[in-house]
Amino acid sequence: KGWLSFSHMSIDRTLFPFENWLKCEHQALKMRQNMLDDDSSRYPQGIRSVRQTIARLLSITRGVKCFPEQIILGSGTQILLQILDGLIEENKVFALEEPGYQRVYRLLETLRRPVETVRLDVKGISIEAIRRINPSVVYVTPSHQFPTGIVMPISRRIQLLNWASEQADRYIIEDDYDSEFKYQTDAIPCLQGLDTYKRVIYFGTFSKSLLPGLRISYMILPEQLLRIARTRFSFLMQTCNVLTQITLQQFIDSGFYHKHIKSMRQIYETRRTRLIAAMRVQFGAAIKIYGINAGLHFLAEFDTKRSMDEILNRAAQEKLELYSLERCVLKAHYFTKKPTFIIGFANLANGSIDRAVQLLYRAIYQ
Ligand SMILES: Cc1ncc(COP(=O)(O)O)c(/C=N/[C@@H](CCC(=O)O)COc2ccccc2)c1O
Repeated sequence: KGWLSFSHMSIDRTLFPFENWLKCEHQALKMRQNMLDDDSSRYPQGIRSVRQTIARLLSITRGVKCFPEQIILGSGTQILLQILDGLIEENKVFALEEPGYQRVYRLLETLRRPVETVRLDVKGISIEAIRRINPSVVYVTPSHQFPTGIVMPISRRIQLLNWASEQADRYIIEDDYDSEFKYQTDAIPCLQGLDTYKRVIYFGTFSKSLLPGLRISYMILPEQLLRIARTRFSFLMQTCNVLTQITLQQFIDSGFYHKHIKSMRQIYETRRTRLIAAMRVQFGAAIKIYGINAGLHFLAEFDTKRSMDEILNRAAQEKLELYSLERCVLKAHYFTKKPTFIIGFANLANGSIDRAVQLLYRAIYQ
Protein backbone atom coordinates (compact mmCIF):
# COMPACT_ATOMS: atom_id res chain seq x y z
CA LYS A 1 0.00 0.00 0.00
CA GLY A 2 1.21 3.54 -0.73
CA TRP A 3 1.81 6.31 1.72
CA LEU A 4 -0.98 8.45 3.14
CA SER A 5 -0.18 12.13 3.55
CA PHE A 6 -0.98 14.83 6.10
CA SER A 7 1.57 17.00 4.28
CA HIS A 8 0.73 20.71 4.07
CA MET A 9 3.18 20.91 1.16
CA SER A 10 1.26 19.01 -1.45
CA ILE A 11 -2.02 19.20 -3.25
CA ASP A 12 -4.19 16.56 -4.85
CA ARG A 13 -2.98 16.75 -8.42
CA THR A 14 -5.84 14.49 -9.57
CA LEU A 15 -8.17 17.44 -9.00
CA PHE A 16 -6.30 19.79 -11.32
CA PRO A 17 -8.11 20.44 -14.66
CA PHE A 18 -5.21 19.37 -16.87
CA GLU A 19 -7.51 19.19 -19.90
CA ASN A 20 -8.41 22.87 -19.55
CA TRP A 21 -4.78 23.80 -18.86
CA LEU A 22 -3.71 21.95 -21.99
CA LYS A 23 -6.41 23.75 -24.04
CA CYS A 24 -5.06 27.07 -22.79
CA GLU A 25 -1.46 26.08 -23.51
CA HIS A 26 -2.47 25.00 -27.02
CA GLN A 27 -4.27 28.33 -27.56
CA ALA A 28 -1.31 30.27 -26.19
CA LEU A 29 1.12 28.44 -28.48
CA LYS A 30 -1.14 28.90 -31.51
CA MET A 31 -2.01 32.57 -31.01
CA ARG A 32 1.07 34.00 -29.31
CA GLN A 33 4.06 31.88 -30.22
CA ASN A 34 5.86 35.10 -31.31
CA MET A 35 6.19 35.87 -27.58
CA LEU A 36 8.48 32.86 -27.25
CA ASP A 37 11.17 34.26 -29.55
CA ASP A 38 12.39 36.55 -26.79
CA ASP A 39 14.63 35.82 -23.81
CA SER A 40 12.29 37.64 -21.44
CA SER A 41 14.63 40.61 -21.32
CA ARG A 42 11.87 42.52 -23.09
CA TYR A 43 9.48 42.01 -20.15
CA PRO A 44 11.69 41.93 -17.06
CA GLN A 45 8.66 42.23 -14.74
CA GLY A 46 6.64 39.70 -16.71
CA ILE A 47 4.48 40.12 -19.84
CA ARG A 48 2.29 43.20 -19.46
CA SER A 49 -1.00 41.56 -20.47
CA VAL A 50 -0.33 38.77 -17.95
CA ARG A 51 0.25 41.34 -15.21
CA GLN A 52 -2.95 43.12 -16.25
CA THR A 53 -4.93 39.88 -15.88
CA ILE A 54 -3.37 39.21 -12.46
CA ALA A 55 -4.04 42.79 -11.28
CA ARG A 56 -7.70 42.44 -12.30
CA LEU A 57 -8.00 39.01 -10.64
CA LEU A 58 -6.51 40.30 -7.37
CA SER A 59 -8.72 43.37 -7.29
CA ILE A 60 -11.79 41.11 -7.58
CA THR A 61 -10.68 38.32 -5.24
CA ARG A 62 -8.53 40.15 -2.67
CA GLY A 63 -9.36 43.83 -2.87
CA VAL A 64 -5.82 44.59 -4.06
CA LYS A 65 -5.43 48.10 -5.55
CA CYS A 66 -2.52 48.31 -7.98
CA PHE A 67 -1.46 49.09 -11.53
CA PRO A 68 -0.01 46.22 -13.60
CA GLU A 69 3.25 48.23 -13.62
CA GLN A 70 3.64 47.56 -9.88
CA ILE A 71 3.60 43.78 -10.33
CA ILE A 72 6.81 41.77 -10.67
CA LEU A 73 6.47 38.07 -11.55
CA GLY A 74 9.01 35.54 -10.33
CA SER A 75 9.50 31.79 -10.35
CA GLY A 76 8.75 31.37 -6.65
CA THR A 77 8.43 33.54 -3.57
CA GLN A 78 12.10 33.18 -2.67
CA ILE A 79 13.49 34.77 -5.87
CA LEU A 80 11.16 37.72 -5.38
CA LEU A 81 12.22 38.10 -1.77
CA GLN A 82 15.84 38.23 -2.90
CA ILE A 83 15.01 41.09 -5.26
CA LEU A 84 13.10 42.90 -2.51
CA ASP A 85 16.00 42.43 -0.10
CA GLY A 86 18.18 44.25 -2.63
CA LEU A 87 15.85 47.26 -2.51
CA ILE A 88 16.08 47.83 1.24
CA GLU A 89 19.18 49.30 2.91
CA GLU A 90 21.32 46.54 4.31
CA ASN A 91 21.27 47.61 7.97
CA LYS A 92 17.46 47.64 8.19
CA VAL A 93 16.09 44.88 10.45
CA PHE A 94 13.43 42.46 9.17
CA ALA A 95 11.02 40.80 11.63
CA LEU A 96 9.22 37.50 11.02
CA GLU A 97 6.34 35.80 12.86
CA GLU A 98 7.32 32.98 15.25
CA PRO A 99 6.50 30.19 14.56
CA GLY A 100 6.76 31.03 10.87
CA TYR A 101 8.06 30.20 7.45
CA GLN A 102 11.59 28.86 7.85
CA ARG A 103 12.42 29.01 4.13
CA VAL A 104 12.11 32.80 4.23
CA TYR A 105 13.96 33.06 7.54
CA ARG A 106 16.90 31.01 6.26
CA LEU A 107 16.98 32.87 2.94
CA LEU A 108 17.20 36.24 4.71
CA GLU A 109 19.98 34.93 6.97
CA THR A 110 21.90 33.77 3.89
CA LEU A 111 21.47 37.26 2.44
CA ARG A 112 23.01 38.62 5.68
CA ARG A 113 19.82 40.49 6.47
CA PRO A 114 19.46 41.20 10.23
CA VAL A 115 16.34 39.18 11.18
CA GLU A 116 14.38 39.11 14.42
CA THR A 117 11.31 36.99 15.21
CA VAL A 118 8.10 38.28 16.77
CA ARG A 119 5.66 36.33 18.91
CA LEU A 120 1.98 35.91 18.05
CA ASP A 121 -1.10 36.49 20.18
CA VAL A 122 -4.66 35.37 19.41
CA LYS A 123 -5.02 38.04 16.73
CA GLY A 124 -1.73 37.30 14.99
CA ILE A 125 1.58 39.14 15.17
CA SER A 126 1.93 41.12 18.42
CA ILE A 127 2.11 44.89 17.90
CA GLU A 128 3.58 45.31 21.39
CA ALA A 129 6.38 42.88 20.47
CA ILE A 130 6.98 44.71 17.16
CA ARG A 131 7.38 48.01 19.01
CA ARG A 132 9.81 46.45 21.46
CA ILE A 133 11.98 45.00 18.66
CA ASN A 134 11.52 48.09 16.45
CA PRO A 135 12.31 46.56 13.02
CA SER A 136 11.99 48.43 9.71
CA VAL A 137 10.28 45.61 7.78
CA VAL A 138 7.71 43.13 9.13
CA TYR A 139 6.85 39.94 7.20
CA VAL A 140 3.30 38.74 7.98
CA THR A 141 0.84 36.09 6.72
CA PRO A 142 -2.48 37.72 7.75
CA SER A 143 -4.86 35.59 5.66
CA HIS A 144 -4.01 32.34 7.42
CA GLN A 145 -0.93 32.74 9.60
CA PHE A 146 1.64 30.16 8.58
CA PRO A 147 1.66 27.70 10.37
CA THR A 148 -0.80 28.52 13.22
CA GLY A 149 -3.73 29.39 10.92
CA ILE A 150 -4.68 32.59 12.77
CA VAL A 151 -6.81 34.86 10.58
CA MET A 152 -5.70 38.42 11.45
CA PRO A 153 -8.81 40.44 12.33
CA ILE A 154 -9.40 43.84 10.73
CA SER A 155 -8.55 45.62 14.03
CA ARG A 156 -5.04 44.18 14.07
CA ARG A 157 -4.59 44.95 10.37
CA ILE A 158 -5.36 48.61 11.04
CA GLN A 159 -2.94 48.67 14.02
CA LEU A 160 -0.21 47.18 11.83
CA LEU A 161 -0.81 49.72 9.04
CA ASN A 162 -0.71 52.55 11.58
CA TRP A 163 2.60 51.25 12.94
CA ALA A 164 4.06 51.26 9.42
CA SER A 165 2.79 54.80 8.72
CA GLU A 166 4.65 56.27 11.71
CA GLN A 167 8.07 56.27 10.01
CA ALA A 168 9.21 56.69 6.39
CA ASP A 169 11.40 53.58 6.18
CA ARG A 170 8.91 51.10 7.61
CA TYR A 171 7.34 48.42 5.40
CA ILE A 172 4.99 45.45 5.76
CA ILE A 173 5.54 42.40 3.58
CA GLU A 174 2.10 40.83 3.26
CA ASP A 175 2.44 37.23 2.16
CA ASP A 176 -1.12 36.43 1.09
CA TYR A 177 -0.27 32.76 0.54
CA ASP A 178 -3.17 30.39 1.32
CA SER A 179 -5.74 33.16 0.91
CA GLU A 180 -7.94 31.40 -1.65
CA PHE A 181 -9.49 28.93 0.79
CA LYS A 182 -11.68 30.45 3.51
CA TYR A 183 -14.25 28.56 5.57
CA GLN A 184 -16.88 30.07 7.88
CA THR A 185 -15.16 33.49 8.09
CA ASP A 186 -15.87 35.71 5.09
CA ALA A 187 -12.83 37.05 3.27
CA ILE A 188 -11.23 40.01 5.05
CA PRO A 189 -9.70 42.57 2.63
CA CYS A 190 -5.92 42.25 2.39
CA LEU A 191 -3.57 44.80 3.98
CA GLN A 192 -2.46 46.06 0.56
CA GLY A 193 -6.01 47.13 -0.30
CA LEU A 194 -6.35 48.99 3.02
CA ASP A 195 -2.93 50.65 2.75
CA THR A 196 -3.16 54.39 2.15
CA TYR A 197 0.48 55.11 3.03
CA LYS A 198 2.14 52.93 0.34
CA ARG A 199 3.81 50.79 3.04
CA VAL A 200 2.66 47.31 1.99
CA ILE A 201 4.60 45.00 -0.32
CA TYR A 202 2.17 42.28 -1.41
CA PHE A 203 3.38 38.73 -2.14
CA GLY A 204 1.18 36.08 -3.80
CA THR A 205 1.60 32.75 -5.53
CA PHE A 206 -0.27 30.25 -7.72
CA SER A 207 1.38 27.33 -5.91
CA LYS A 208 -1.62 26.58 -3.72
CA SER A 209 -4.46 27.61 -6.01
CA LEU A 210 -3.06 25.86 -9.10
CA LEU A 211 0.12 23.75 -8.94
CA PRO A 212 3.35 24.32 -6.97
CA GLY A 213 5.34 23.06 -9.95
CA LEU A 214 4.29 25.98 -12.15
CA ARG A 215 6.53 28.25 -10.09
CA ILE A 216 4.55 31.42 -10.77
CA SER A 217 4.55 33.92 -7.91
CA TYR A 218 4.33 37.71 -7.84
CA MET A 219 5.03 40.74 -5.69
CA ILE A 220 3.41 44.16 -5.85
CA LEU A 221 5.71 47.08 -5.01
CA PRO A 222 4.65 50.55 -3.84
CA GLU A 223 5.82 53.18 -6.31
CA GLN A 224 8.87 54.36 -4.38
CA LEU A 225 10.33 50.81 -4.28
CA LEU A 226 9.33 50.18 -7.90
CA ARG A 227 11.42 53.17 -8.99
CA ILE A 228 14.48 51.79 -7.15
CA ALA A 229 13.87 48.31 -8.62
CA ARG A 230 13.69 49.67 -12.18
CA THR A 231 17.07 51.40 -11.92
CA ARG A 232 19.03 49.10 -9.62
CA PHE A 233 17.76 45.85 -11.19
CA SER A 234 17.22 46.99 -14.79
CA PHE A 235 19.64 44.23 -15.90
CA LEU A 236 17.60 41.38 -14.33
CA MET A 237 15.59 39.12 -16.62
CA GLN A 238 12.19 37.64 -15.91
CA THR A 239 12.45 34.20 -14.21
CA CYS A 240 8.97 32.85 -15.10
CA ASN A 241 9.02 31.20 -18.52
CA VAL A 242 6.91 32.87 -21.22
CA LEU A 243 4.81 29.81 -22.08
CA THR A 244 3.63 29.38 -18.50
CA GLN A 245 2.87 33.10 -18.30
CA ILE A 246 0.68 33.20 -21.42
CA THR A 247 -0.99 29.87 -20.57
CA LEU A 248 -1.83 31.19 -17.11
CA GLN A 249 -3.33 34.33 -18.61
CA GLN A 250 -5.47 32.25 -20.98
CA PHE A 251 -6.53 30.00 -18.08
CA ILE A 252 -7.65 32.99 -15.98
CA ASP A 253 -9.24 35.02 -18.82
CA SER A 254 -11.26 32.02 -20.05
CA GLY A 255 -12.82 31.58 -16.57
CA PHE A 256 -11.19 28.21 -15.85
CA TYR A 257 -9.32 29.66 -12.86
CA HIS A 258 -12.49 30.89 -11.17
CA LYS A 259 -14.25 27.57 -11.85
CA HIS A 260 -11.30 25.60 -10.45
CA ILE A 261 -11.04 27.63 -7.23
CA LYS A 262 -14.78 27.33 -6.66
CA SER A 263 -14.74 23.55 -7.00
CA MET A 264 -11.53 23.14 -4.93
CA ARG A 265 -13.05 25.23 -2.13
CA GLN A 266 -16.01 22.86 -1.91
CA ILE A 267 -13.82 19.75 -2.09
CA TYR A 268 -11.34 21.01 0.54
CA GLU A 269 -14.18 22.19 2.81
CA THR A 270 -15.73 18.71 2.74
CA ARG A 271 -12.40 17.00 3.42
CA ARG A 272 -11.59 19.40 6.26
CA THR A 273 -14.97 18.89 7.93
CA ARG A 274 -14.79 15.10 7.63
CA LEU A 275 -11.19 14.97 8.84
CA ILE A 276 -11.89 17.13 11.89
CA ALA A 277 -14.96 15.01 12.76
CA ALA A 278 -12.97 11.77 12.38
CA MET A 279 -10.17 13.14 14.59
CA ARG A 280 -12.55 14.26 17.31
CA VAL A 281 -14.15 10.81 17.36
CA GLN A 282 -10.78 9.04 17.44
CA PHE A 283 -8.93 11.31 19.89
CA GLY A 284 -11.68 12.91 21.96
CA ALA A 285 -10.39 15.19 24.70
CA ALA A 286 -6.76 14.22 24.03
CA ILE A 287 -6.60 16.52 21.00
CA LYS A 288 -6.69 20.32 20.63
CA ILE A 289 -7.25 21.56 17.07
CA TYR A 290 -6.68 25.15 15.96
CA GLY A 291 -6.35 27.28 12.82
CA ILE A 292 -9.27 25.66 10.99
CA ASN A 293 -10.88 28.81 9.53
CA ALA A 294 -8.88 28.88 6.31
CA GLY A 295 -6.19 27.30 4.20
CA LEU A 296 -5.28 23.70 3.50
CA HIS A 297 -3.99 22.70 6.92
CA PHE A 298 -4.61 23.15 10.65
CA LEU A 299 -2.60 22.39 13.81
CA ALA A 300 -3.33 19.49 16.16
CA GLU A 301 -1.85 19.27 19.67
CA PHE A 302 -1.97 15.94 21.53
CA ASP A 303 -2.04 14.92 25.19
CA THR A 304 0.51 12.11 25.15
CA LYS A 305 3.53 10.85 27.04
CA ARG A 306 5.22 9.89 23.75
CA SER A 307 7.90 12.27 22.38
CA MET A 308 7.59 14.14 19.09
CA ASP A 309 10.46 12.20 17.50
CA GLU A 310 9.05 8.86 18.61
CA ILE A 311 5.70 9.78 17.03
CA LEU A 312 7.32 10.92 13.78
CA ASN A 313 9.32 7.68 13.56
CA ARG A 314 6.24 5.55 14.17
CA ALA A 315 4.25 7.56 11.60
CA ALA A 316 6.98 6.91 9.00
CA GLN A 317 6.86 3.19 9.84
CA GLU A 318 3.10 3.31 9.24
CA LYS A 319 3.77 5.05 5.89
CA LEU A 320 2.04 8.21 7.08
CA GLU A 321 3.63 11.49 5.92
CA LEU A 322 3.49 13.83 8.92
CA TYR A 323 5.25 17.12 9.85
CA SER A 324 5.62 18.66 13.26
CA LEU A 325 5.34 22.31 14.24
CA GLU A 326 9.05 22.18 15.08
CA ARG A 327 9.87 22.76 11.41
CA CYS A 328 8.40 26.25 11.79
CA VAL A 329 10.41 27.18 14.87
CA LEU A 330 12.81 29.85 13.66
CA LYS A 331 14.75 31.44 16.48
CA ALA A 332 12.83 31.48 19.74
CA HIS A 333 12.99 28.25 21.68
CA TYR A 334 9.35 27.87 20.97
CA PHE A 335 8.55 24.90 23.19
CA THR A 336 5.12 23.62 22.38
CA LYS A 337 4.04 22.12 25.65
CA LYS A 338 2.69 19.05 23.88
CA PRO A 339 3.54 17.37 20.56
CA THR A 340 1.92 19.51 17.82
CA PHE A 341 1.59 18.58 14.14
CA ILE A 342 0.71 20.43 10.92
CA ILE A 343 -2.28 18.50 9.56
CA GLY A 344 -2.67 19.14 5.83
CA PHE A 345 -5.74 17.76 4.09
CA ALA A 346 -5.21 18.88 0.48
CA ASN A 347 -3.72 15.54 -0.45
CA LEU A 348 -6.03 13.29 1.56
CA ALA A 349 -8.84 11.83 -0.52
CA ASN A 350 -12.15 11.30 1.30
CA GLY A 351 -11.76 7.53 1.15
CA SER A 352 -8.49 7.53 3.06
CA ILE A 353 -9.42 9.94 5.88
CA ASP A 354 -10.45 7.24 8.36
CA ARG A 355 -7.37 5.14 7.66
CA ALA A 356 -5.02 8.13 7.99
CA VAL A 357 -6.58 9.02 11.35
CA GLN A 358 -6.20 5.40 12.45
CA LEU A 359 -2.50 5.37 11.51
CA LEU A 360 -2.02 8.64 13.38
CA TYR A 361 -3.68 7.14 16.45
CA ARG A 362 -1.32 4.14 16.29
CA ALA A 363 1.71 6.42 15.93
CA ILE A 364 0.74 8.39 19.03
CA TYR A 365 -0.98 5.95 21.37
CA GLN A 366 -0.30 2.33 20.42
C1 LIG B 1 4.32 31.30 3.97
C2 LIG B 1 4.54 30.83 2.56
N1 LIG B 1 4.55 31.75 1.56
C3 LIG B 1 4.70 31.38 0.26
C4 LIG B 1 4.82 30.05 -0.07
C5 LIG B 1 4.82 29.66 -1.52
O1 LIG B 1 6.07 29.75 -2.05
P1 LIG B 1 6.24 29.67 -3.65
O2 LIG B 1 5.63 28.37 -4.11
O3 LIG B 1 7.68 29.76 -3.85
O4 LIG B 1 5.49 30.86 -4.22
C6 LIG B 1 4.87 29.07 0.94
C7 LIG B 1 5.07 27.67 0.57
N2 LIG B 1 5.21 26.80 1.48
C8 LIG B 1 5.54 25.42 1.11
C9 LIG B 1 6.47 24.77 2.08
C10 LIG B 1 6.06 25.02 3.51
C11 LIG B 1 7.16 24.47 4.41
O5 LIG B 1 8.34 24.44 3.96
O6 LIG B 1 6.82 24.06 5.53
C12 LIG B 1 4.22 24.66 0.95
O7 LIG B 1 3.82 25.00 -0.33
C13 LIG B 1 2.72 24.37 -0.85
C14 LIG B 1 1.74 23.86 -0.04
C15 LIG B 1 0.66 23.20 -0.60
C16 LIG B 1 0.56 23.09 -1.97
C17 LIG B 1 1.53 23.65 -2.76
C18 LIG B 1 2.62 24.29 -2.22
C19 LIG B 1 4.71 29.46 2.27
O8 LIG B 1 4.70 28.55 3.27
